[in-house]
Amino acid sequence: MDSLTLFSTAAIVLAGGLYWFICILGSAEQKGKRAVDLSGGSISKEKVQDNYNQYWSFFRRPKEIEKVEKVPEFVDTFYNLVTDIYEWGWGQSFHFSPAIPGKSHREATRIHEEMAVDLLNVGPGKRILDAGCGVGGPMRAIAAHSGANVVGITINEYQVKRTRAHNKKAGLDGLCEVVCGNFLEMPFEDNSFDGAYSIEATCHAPKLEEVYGEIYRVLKPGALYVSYEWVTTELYRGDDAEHREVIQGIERGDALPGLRCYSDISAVAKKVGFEIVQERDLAKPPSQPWWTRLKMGRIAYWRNHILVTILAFIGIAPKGVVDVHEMLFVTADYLTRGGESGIFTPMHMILCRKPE
Ligand SMILES: C=C(CC[C@@H](C)[C@H]1CC[C@H]2C3=CC[C@H]4[C@H](C)[C@@H](O)CC[C@]4(C)[C@H]3CC[C@]12C)C(C)C
Ligand SMILES: C[S@@+](CC[C@H](N)C(=O)[O-])C[C@H]1O[C@@H](n2cnc3c(N)ncnc32)[C@H](O)[C@@H]1O
Repeated sequence: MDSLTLFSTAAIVLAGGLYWFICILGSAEQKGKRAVDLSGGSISKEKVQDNYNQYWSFFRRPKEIEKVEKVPEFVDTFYNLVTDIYEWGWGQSFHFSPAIPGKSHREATRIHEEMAVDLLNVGPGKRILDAGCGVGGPMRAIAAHSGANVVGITINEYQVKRTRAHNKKAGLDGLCEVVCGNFLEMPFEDNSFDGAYSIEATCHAPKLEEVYGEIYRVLKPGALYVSYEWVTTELYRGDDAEHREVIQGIERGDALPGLRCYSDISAVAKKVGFEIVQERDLAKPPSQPWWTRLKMGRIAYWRNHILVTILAFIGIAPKGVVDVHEMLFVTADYLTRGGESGIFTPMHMILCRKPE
């Protein structure tokens, strides 16, 4: 083989390998986000690093986070920074679910979502609310499963754009609608929904009674609301330094103004007027661990880290994406420790009814 042939063969193999590494590897869902599409959401490319620094500085000034009115803005910045990475590395549903032997992550996710709407007992022709809808993974599964009309609300404009595109692509834009807004003051009429759900979203509310109060207001009398809440469990001890470190790690990496204790949830639901129908931690046995999906992907995380670093270095991805990815990597470890030790659950389920 002459040197020219050798050189061109090597170049083709290298280009093919690069294309495979950058464009194909790591795409979590079929036809999902590709690494080359990673962005800072609605933030311009040059401002991603600044916004990440700003996000992080909130935790150096915890008093700021306690200021209720600052939280939605802080959460919005967070979702500009993480939405593409979540979609690329996890899929269109931004939540956990118990592992199910013999089923893929995708199937287990769908089952967890369908359970929520089955509890609401609604069908075609009914209108239900998704409070904190992400890019609409649950919304589409729930609309397809129940035939109900789903209206989602998210604080993040970029997620609204993604949700609309996904709804259309899935042929579900007739059943699914999305609104950009704050679930602490929702732009919906009183008594206008036949049901409501929130999946791992209300943990972002600085005061749970504000979001539960709003959901109560927009529900019709007799309608049901189900929520999967992020909480500390009965095993959490505030005087244990390791417990505190894990919970603070989860709060910092997930834009949480402060994790609640499991017993606060029903107290708040009752306070705003709900009757409690059911309440249980869906992570408890016989459920299989929800955190294994996070743990099993260590090699994938390293691959992703290298990929993100290369893309940022050559200017395809915004510079700050490397820091955001690193933050998520660290957060995954705290979440895993929270799950393994049993001090934290992301699926404390509460089903409530607005009295007739
Ligand atoms: C409900 C919330 C989000 C829950 C999860 C969807 C996300 C929590 C941590 C995220 C991730 C951690 C590690 C990332 C990894 C380093 C990267 O290579 C690929 C994406 C991750 C797996 C990412 C995916 C989403 C999470 C699991 C909160 C915010 C209330
Ligand atoms: C972890 S994601 C979960 C998304 C979705 N439930 C899912 O499971 O895919 C949390 C969602 O809550 C939304 N959210 C947080 N605070 C909000 C607020 N004040 N008003 C509206 N949406 C909010 C975020 O924008 C995000 O879409």
